[in-house]
Amino acid sequence: MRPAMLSYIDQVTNLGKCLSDEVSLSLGLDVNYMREKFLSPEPVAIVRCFKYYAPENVPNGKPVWDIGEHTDFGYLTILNQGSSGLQILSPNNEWIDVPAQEDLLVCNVGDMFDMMTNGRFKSVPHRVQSPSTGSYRISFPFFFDFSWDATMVHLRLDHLPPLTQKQEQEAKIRWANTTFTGVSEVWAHYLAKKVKKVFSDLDLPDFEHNSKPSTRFTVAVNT
Ligand SMILES: O=C(O)CCC(=O)C(=O)O
Ligand SMILES: [Fe+2]
Repeated sequence: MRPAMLSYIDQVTNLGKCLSDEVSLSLGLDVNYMREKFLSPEPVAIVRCFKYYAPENVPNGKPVWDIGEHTDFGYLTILNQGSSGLQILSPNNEWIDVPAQEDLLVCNVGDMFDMMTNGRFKSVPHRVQSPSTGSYRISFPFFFDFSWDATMVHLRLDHLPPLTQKQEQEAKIRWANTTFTGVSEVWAHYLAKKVKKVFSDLDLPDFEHNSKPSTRFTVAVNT
């Protein structure tokens, strides 16, 4: 399992870097902009491996949610899902199923990148429905995030047409509901805050800024 996961992490990390080149171009920036400014010396990658089981008691056949409505917090989430269950909130405020296909990865934008692009890239609410009786669901969200030491800033996008008033209002509502307020600190600061919030019972080491390449697998975390 470990070699397969390490290979998967390397490949999806490369994919995230290639997507970042497209993101840079789509914002009218140099192709290397995201890589150089936010992903160097290397992006932070957090992979979760989920196996969702069918709930034992389903109240009146109502849908049960394994993960309730939320937005992701960072830059890009690259999701590999073994079967359907994921839903996203469409621009018309309707929940729609995201199809699961073997050759399809889903990419979500996180809150921080939404704020950094002043709402050009949207962090979209999503949720996961529990599998039906007798089945299970496997999924691997890959949180492809900024490098530990990258300083979060609002991108200079004056060359792009301004958002409409409606888009601006919607963006402000999105940002009011995120974990982070402000875009100014290094990424490690936000990440530490988020991890401590989600895993409050973890005994975490002190997070320090580290401009050296990976310390992958060298930090022990007591659970
Ligand atoms: O399991 C999934 O399909 C999505 C998981 C998710 O949204 C998350 O971990 O943030
Ligand atoms: Fe998510």
